[in-house]
Amino acid sequence: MHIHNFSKENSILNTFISEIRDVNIQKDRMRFRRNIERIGEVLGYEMSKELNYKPKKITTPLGIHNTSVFNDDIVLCSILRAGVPLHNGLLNYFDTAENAFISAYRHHKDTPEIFEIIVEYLACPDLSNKTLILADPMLATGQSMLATFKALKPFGSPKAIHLVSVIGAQKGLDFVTNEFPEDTHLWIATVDETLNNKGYIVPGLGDAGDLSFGEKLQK
Ligand SMILES: O=P(O)(O)OC[C@H]1O[C@H](OP(=O)(O)OP(=O)(O)O)[C@H](O)[C@@H]1O
Ligand SMILES: O=c1cc[nH]c(=O)[nH]1
Ligand SMILES: [Mg+2]
Repeated sequence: MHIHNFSKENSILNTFISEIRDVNIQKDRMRFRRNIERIGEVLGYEMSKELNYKPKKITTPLGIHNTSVFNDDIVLCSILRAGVPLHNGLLNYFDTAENAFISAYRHHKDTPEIFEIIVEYLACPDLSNKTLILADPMLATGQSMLATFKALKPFGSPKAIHLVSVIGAQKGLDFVTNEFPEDTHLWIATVDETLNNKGYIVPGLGDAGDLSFGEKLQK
């Protein structure tokens, strides 16, 4: 796993992360979603440096300019619900990408500590030889990322895999490092030390799905 963790660098990214963590600022749902989207834009820009490029001639009104543009067929796959604002941010930059959506949520059994990942909805194009971006803002245990990756297997073998996340726990990073192919890239804004006994990242930010879209009833 090639891990690109941007928390050590000073940049505007840290301001966006501070705001989604802040217990008061995060109550503004529109700002919360927009900050996740902005983080998606920044991570997408950083990720674009790892893509493959081909030369292109651009005709301007006054002449020809030689440049290079990326040459990868991108499929952007996000995990519902919390992945939606991150998806939008990435799609703002990779605007010609194909898209996939999957629902992977934690189903708590008898106690809050014990949960399984339920995959129900999946819409995905052919992944053969494509560049697959898997986006989910929270990389806690890493189980949702893995469940998604497994569910995508019947859709073909991508030529490259990029995981994009906002906040990770070290345990989740170790888990995806073991479970994903070695040449996978992880683009992550920041990494926290611990998970609590409910599998939440500490200090983290709380529940990214609820903060984006409101609390859901647990059934
Ligand atoms: O790394 P993991 O331990 O798998 O946890 C991370 C998952 O938890 C959150 O989803 P959640 O189940 O809260 O669903 P939601 O987006 O509908 O709120 C988050 O968006 C990830 O998908
Ligand atoms: O800290 C966490 C862990 C999983 N999902 C969240 O939304 N937050
Ligand atoms: Mg949630």
